[in-house]
Amino acid sequence: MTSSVSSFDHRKYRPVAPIELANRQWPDRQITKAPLWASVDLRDGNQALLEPMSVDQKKALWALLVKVGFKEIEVGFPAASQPDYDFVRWLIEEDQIPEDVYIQVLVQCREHLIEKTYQALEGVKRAIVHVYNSTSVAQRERVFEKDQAGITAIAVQGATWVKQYADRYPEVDWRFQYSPESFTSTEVDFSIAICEAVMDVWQPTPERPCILNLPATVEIGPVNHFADQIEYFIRHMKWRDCALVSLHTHNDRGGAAAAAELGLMAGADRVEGTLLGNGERTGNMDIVTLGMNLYSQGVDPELDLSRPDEIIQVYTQCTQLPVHPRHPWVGELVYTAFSGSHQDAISKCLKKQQADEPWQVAYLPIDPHDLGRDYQAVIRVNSQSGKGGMAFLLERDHGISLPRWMTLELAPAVQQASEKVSGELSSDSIREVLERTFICQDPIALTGYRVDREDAQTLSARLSVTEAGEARSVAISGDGNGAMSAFLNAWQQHTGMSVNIVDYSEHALGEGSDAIAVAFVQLNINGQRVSGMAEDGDTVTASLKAVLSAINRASANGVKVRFEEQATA
Ligand SMILES: CC(=O)SCCNC(=O)CCNC(=O)[C@H](O)C(C)(C)COP(=O)(O)OP(=O)(O)OC[C@H]1O[C@@H](n2cnc3c(N)ncnc32)[C@H](O)[C@@H]1OP(=O)(O)O
Ligand SMILES: CC(C)C(=O)C(=O)O
Repeated sequence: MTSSVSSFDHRKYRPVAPIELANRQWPDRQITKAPLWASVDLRDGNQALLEPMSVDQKKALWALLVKVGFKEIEVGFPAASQPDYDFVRWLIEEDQIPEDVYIQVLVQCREHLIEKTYQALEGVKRAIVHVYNSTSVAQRERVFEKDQAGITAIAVQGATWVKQYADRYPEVDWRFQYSPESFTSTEVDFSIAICEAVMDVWQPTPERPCILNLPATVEIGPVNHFADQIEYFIRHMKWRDCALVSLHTHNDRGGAAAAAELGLMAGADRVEGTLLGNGERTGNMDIVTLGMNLYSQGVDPELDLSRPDEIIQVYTQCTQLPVHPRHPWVGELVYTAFSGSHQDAISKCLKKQQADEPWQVAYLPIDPHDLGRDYQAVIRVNSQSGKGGMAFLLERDHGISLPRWMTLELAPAVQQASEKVSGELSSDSIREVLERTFICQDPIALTGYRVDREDAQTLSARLSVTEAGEARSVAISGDGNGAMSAFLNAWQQHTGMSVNIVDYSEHALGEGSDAIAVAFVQLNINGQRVSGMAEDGDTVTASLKAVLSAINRASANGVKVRFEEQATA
């Protein structure tokens, strides 16, 4: 027998080289404030779409980004495409840019593209011009075929053009940004050197810092490695106070948000990303995720993320991409528990959670209300669910408060019902299962009763008993210290059956004159435990009917009920 040759060969890949960083500080730091945020939805997000956004779609997304509270928004690569150019013109000519918002535009280190970029920006009041070139070993050797000095010359030339063209518009509040593209695959000392060469051209000051944007253009290593790169960069760079260090992570390994968090702990000031993480390949860093990560740690994200459904609606309309139902923080299913023990814990914690204390609910890292989600969706019932979930839904949606023993008995019936439909059961369906299972007025039904109160109570009841399709009326009477015990006494006398109450519970459903009573009873009938329930406008009637429900259920299970002759009315 020969084994097949696999193409899956890990020896093809190399691990990232560790960063020599003595006494690294980032692991001991905590994020205590929001970073400066920059949205790149309209540029990096857009360039990753099968169908790039139309100008109208860009307008809709722009409006959302402004509403969410971004103060820096990369609006496109205007020298590269007409829709991007037109969109920038629309923003400027239609005066769409709020006073506190900087638009940002991307361009390569090529003069004709830089010239066109400034043409697109004609009339702008403030803007960030973002220039980049690739610095990684692979790009240097295989794409540009240049050494470090050659790559540095491209950056310096680009920075020079950016400054020269800006100088033609002294009335504009310009800010400059440089990205050593593919930073994570570049030797970190070279990244520092090339950024310093660009700063030499721009001469930033602490009052007018430039932005050095360090991209994980491709996420090639573990997130701690990225944090080491950032801390190393910040510790070794010159003129730290003249630059804002910005992060731009991608999600190739699924770590974009974590890498950005660790990068902030390593000292970065600013983060670029997109709403819901659209972007090249596996996407850009998702700002909703990072913002909510901060929020859930008690840090104000300084973005309004409280209406995720609006964000999702605009996002899907503009990108034509779906949002996974389990997307961090905002997916449709992320505050829903199907499994029994989770439901049980959630409903117990929600009952105990006070409005003025820190959030402490098992399985819910934040209060879904904060995102405009309600508890309707928190607990849903399917075949994986337990008693806690269905009891929660019955109480929340129908006001039915099941006693624990009843909950235990109902659970298998609900599970069976959900297996039958192979899916979720609504709370209406759960109520139907409850009533179908425990309300049983056949073959014996209560047609009337009278209670005479003296020292004890005497109860006389009329029952309708159906046998072989024929209904006959039966009268019974008995004494007790309450209506229920008198009824059971009557029952024993007229049938000879030993029936005892093991548990009983009853409460009102609804309020005022419309209220009805719901009664649950567990009986011991000839040594066997059986439960029943009933609903009625009158409390005593509900409890007597609940007893009959239990008896009828027992008779369906083979317990014989025989009335003595004289009992027939
Ligand atoms: C990681 C990122 O997301 S970076 C942003 C990437 N986004 C985009 O590229 C989207 C928009 N880009 C485009 O539409 C096009 O690239 C354009 C219109 C800007 C330019 O198109 P073209 O002139 O046809 O050139 P193309 O993009 O193929 O670039 C190749 C040339 O530019 C050079 N180049 C690429 N990037 C840069 C840069 N940042 N700075 C200077 N030169 C660069 C390449 O070395 C190559 O040079 P060569 O022709 O001498 O070999
Ligand atoms: C232009 C740069 C910042 C970029 O988009 C990337 O490296 O991913």
